[in-house]
Amino acid sequence: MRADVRRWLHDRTYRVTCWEPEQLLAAKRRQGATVSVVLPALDEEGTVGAIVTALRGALVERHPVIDELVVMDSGSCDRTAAVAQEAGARVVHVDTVLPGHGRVPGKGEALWKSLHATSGDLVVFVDADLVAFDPRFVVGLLGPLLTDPAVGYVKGLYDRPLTTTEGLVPSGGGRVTELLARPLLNAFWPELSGFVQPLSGEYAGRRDLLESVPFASGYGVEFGLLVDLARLAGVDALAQADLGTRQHGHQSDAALGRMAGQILQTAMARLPGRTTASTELLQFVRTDDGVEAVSWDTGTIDRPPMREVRARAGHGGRRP
Ligand SMILES: O=c1ccn([C@@H]2O[C@H](COP(=O)(O)OP(=O)(O)O)[C@@H](O)[C@H]2O)c(=O)[nH]1
Ligand SMILES: O=C(O)[C@@H](COP(=O)(O)O)O[C@H]1O[C@H](CO)[C@@H](O)[C@H](O)[C@H]1O
Repeated sequence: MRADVRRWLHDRTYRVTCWEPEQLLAAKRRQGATVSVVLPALDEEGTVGAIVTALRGALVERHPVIDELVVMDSGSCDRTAAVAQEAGARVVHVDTVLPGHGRVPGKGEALWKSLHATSGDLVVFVDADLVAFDPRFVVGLLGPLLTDPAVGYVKGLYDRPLTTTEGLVPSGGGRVTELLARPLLNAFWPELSGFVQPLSGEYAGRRDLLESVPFASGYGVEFGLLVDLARLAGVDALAQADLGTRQHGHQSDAALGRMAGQILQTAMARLPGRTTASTELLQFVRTDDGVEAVSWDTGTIDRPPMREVRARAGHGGRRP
């Protein structure tokens, strides 16, 4: 193991048990800081309500650590928006944010637009498909940010059980992490190889940092943020917090193959001396008389740093 990674692991790995909500609330008030929590949601009516309810109960009503709780509706076709609103979140539809920038699908697009739709000094992202969600996830992510000014970005780490046809098995989740993201980081960005869950969907950062980097519009957003923030602020400004165990809804292997394609495109765009790569992904399905090739486009775009969008809007609101 590289000496710098060993040191980073020692210095920048925290445990959720290090903090209590009361301590964070006192630190937040001393600093006059505000906190936004954002849940990107696409057809998550079955899980989003419980997550919002848990966050509101623990970290809005009991200990007002959260100042703003927003569900970014990514174009849901189910009752995600209604369920989230009934549970007490402010719901923002992605089409209502920066409409002049066109409509781009993807998780990263929802997160990028959430920066424009929120105002907290610290921004926490939590997936809306989590099961048995523990609001202490947010405590663990905010702890380093509210107690160490040198930390600008915190990723969650956790055990990742996998729901299979035989039921829940204690490990095996994080398939794209293990099969693509971790090998990629170790090969090309080894200084980031200490991140246990580089693709974790729960993370938090200082707004001024988050608004200074591009957001990959698709599933490459987590990979892109890690690489771009390390380049901007240095690896020591990044940290990880052990949050215990995380269960979430799993996609099919084919869907994760398409996710991996988007992450690969995002990574290749950040490699020095980048070469252009085909964005077409051919996948195959069995049919009665053979196999059928299905063509997918794994291309995504990098949305510009939000601070640039605000600056341009401040100068006559010209479209970027
Ligand atoms: O275009 C998208 C895709 C995903 N998501 C949300 O982003 C989170 C993570 O996405 P997903 O569950 O599909 O990824 P996985 O956890 O399976 O890797 C979930 O809350 C999704 O509802 C979104 O808001 N817009
Ligand atoms: O970590 C992973 O390999 C993927 C897939 O997880 P599973 O194999 O379904 O547990 O999940 C993450 O990756 C996405 C892309 O970065 C994130 O957007 C998700 O929030 C995260 O769950």
